Amino acid sequence: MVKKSVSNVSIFNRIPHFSVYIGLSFILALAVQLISLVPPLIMQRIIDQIIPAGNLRDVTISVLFFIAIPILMTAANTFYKYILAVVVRRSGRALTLAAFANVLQQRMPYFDRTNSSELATFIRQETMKYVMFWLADLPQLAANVVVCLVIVGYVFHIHWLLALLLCLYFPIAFFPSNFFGRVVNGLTGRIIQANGKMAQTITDSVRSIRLVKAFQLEKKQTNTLKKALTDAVSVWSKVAFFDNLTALWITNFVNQLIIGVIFVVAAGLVIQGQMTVGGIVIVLSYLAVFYANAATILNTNYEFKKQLAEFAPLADLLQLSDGETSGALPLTDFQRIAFDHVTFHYTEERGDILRDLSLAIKRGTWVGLVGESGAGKTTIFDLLLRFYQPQKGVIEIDQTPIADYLLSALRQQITLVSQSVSIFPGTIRENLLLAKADATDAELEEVLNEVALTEFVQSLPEGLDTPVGEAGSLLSGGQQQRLSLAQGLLRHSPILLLDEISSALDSDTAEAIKEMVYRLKEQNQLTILSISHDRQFLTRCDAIYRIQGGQAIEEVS
Ligand SMILES: Nc1ncnc2c1ncn2[C@@H]1O[C@H](COP(=O)(O)OP(=O)(O)OP(=O)(O)O)[C@@H](O)[C@H]1O
Repeated sequence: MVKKSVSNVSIFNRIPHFSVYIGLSFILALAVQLISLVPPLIMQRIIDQIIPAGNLRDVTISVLFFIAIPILMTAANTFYKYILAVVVRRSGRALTLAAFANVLQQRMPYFDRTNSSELATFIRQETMKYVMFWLADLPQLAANVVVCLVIVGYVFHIHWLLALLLCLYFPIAFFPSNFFGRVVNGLTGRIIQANGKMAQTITDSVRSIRLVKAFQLEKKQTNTLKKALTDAVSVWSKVAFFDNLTALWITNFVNQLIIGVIFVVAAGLVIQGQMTVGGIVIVLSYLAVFYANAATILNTNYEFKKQLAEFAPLADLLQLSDGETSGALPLTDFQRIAFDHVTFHYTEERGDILRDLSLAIKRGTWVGLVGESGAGKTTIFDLLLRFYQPQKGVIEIDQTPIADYLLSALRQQITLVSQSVSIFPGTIRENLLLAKADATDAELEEVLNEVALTEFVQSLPEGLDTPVGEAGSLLSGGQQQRLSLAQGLLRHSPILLLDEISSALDSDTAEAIKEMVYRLKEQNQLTILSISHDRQFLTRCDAIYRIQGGQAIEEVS
């Protein structure tokens, strides 16, 4: 319980003026409801006073009230709904952005263990629901409670016995619906899991459609989706049963029962002269309002339980605290990068990937990394970019640990060129602009020329505005790598990390790109670390290290 309130405080803080909006929503909801209580009062007065007095003039004046009140109510309600819609969207936007920004700030291990489709669902849908709940449902609930209290007070003023009967509604309706709410609460988490699994299966299948077809995985993927759907349907049917039962219990059974009893008792009180006929009219009118409000109160209580279960992951998401940390030192130039006795594992269970690894790279040199698949070459790049932190040892630039530099400055110095990480869905132009948002067409053409893509781009009907497909799937492997390299060139960073950029290129293109990289290195004093299984690509290297047993062993040529 304490954890939930802490979560809510943390979410509240992300939305500007949220408490003020909630208060405003309550006041407007209450105003609309209180206006609706006035007509029965006028009716009571007409029946008990104006009709017996035969006062036709007062009847005519009452008509004006009956016309004015619906106009006033419609105006107030329209204003309330409009304000609510605007504020809900604004607040939803703020919360979605806060959640998304917080997720992007997390360290890489968070992404290694997170289901991306589930995350997308929370960020897009749950934030909106959360905002609606606090801005619309809860203030409405509070206004309903106040109106119910006003009605009970007024009915008590007419006769205490009627007020007592009215109040019986709550225990009879509340306890069963509260119980149903708890049952549904337990089921909601399972629905969320099943939804995430469904989204993931669909996304993965489409993204890896080539693999699915080549390995004939269609049936397997369909079965995975079928299982997730079956799970969701079975849980949903239980939820639907309890949802309906709760609604019918409150609206049909309890309402009918208590209205009947109150009417009969009120009739008896009129016969005994303890209340007027106008009193019966007002009690019956208020009963309708009372039950509508009371049903909302109980439903909200029930929904509250269901929604809290849904919001828990959202609150967790906003409270993720394993964000990336940044040092404060600027970094504009450097002379030497050094890995000093670095030991690193992704997870303890899988053991050390790098063990006491030392490696020094001087500015303006090209260092090649070779080694068996899985030896830890890409991991070296991940550590230099501070995607992960070593458990032992330190990585330094000019004798200062990289953790002490501003993270943004560090990453600005480095360009990672790798087929697997660089291509976003979008057009060729959009992908290039990711590297340099304000690059001119002339600059784009220049880098495309450098990586020998000009002819290809010119042959496309849409040229630079041709979509590359999800993860670059509409381009060949070699074209993707050349596009990645073009992105790298656009950034003009002094450190270039090349991860297997020649693997999908024919030997002539690989040779041409190697010579181009070399020329750029010489021209701009670039420092290059390149991973390659292709020895031919490494002939321009100043040094080659073999990554083996978690260590870097220099190869002597
Ligand atoms: N995010 C991760 N979480 C857990 N283990 C990982 C992660 N990334 C890589 N690994 C594991 O770490 C080891 C080293 O991976 P790395 O990608 O550095 O190897 P590599 O030498 O670059 O291999 P390749 O030449 O095949 O690309 C591998 O066993 C890999 O399975």
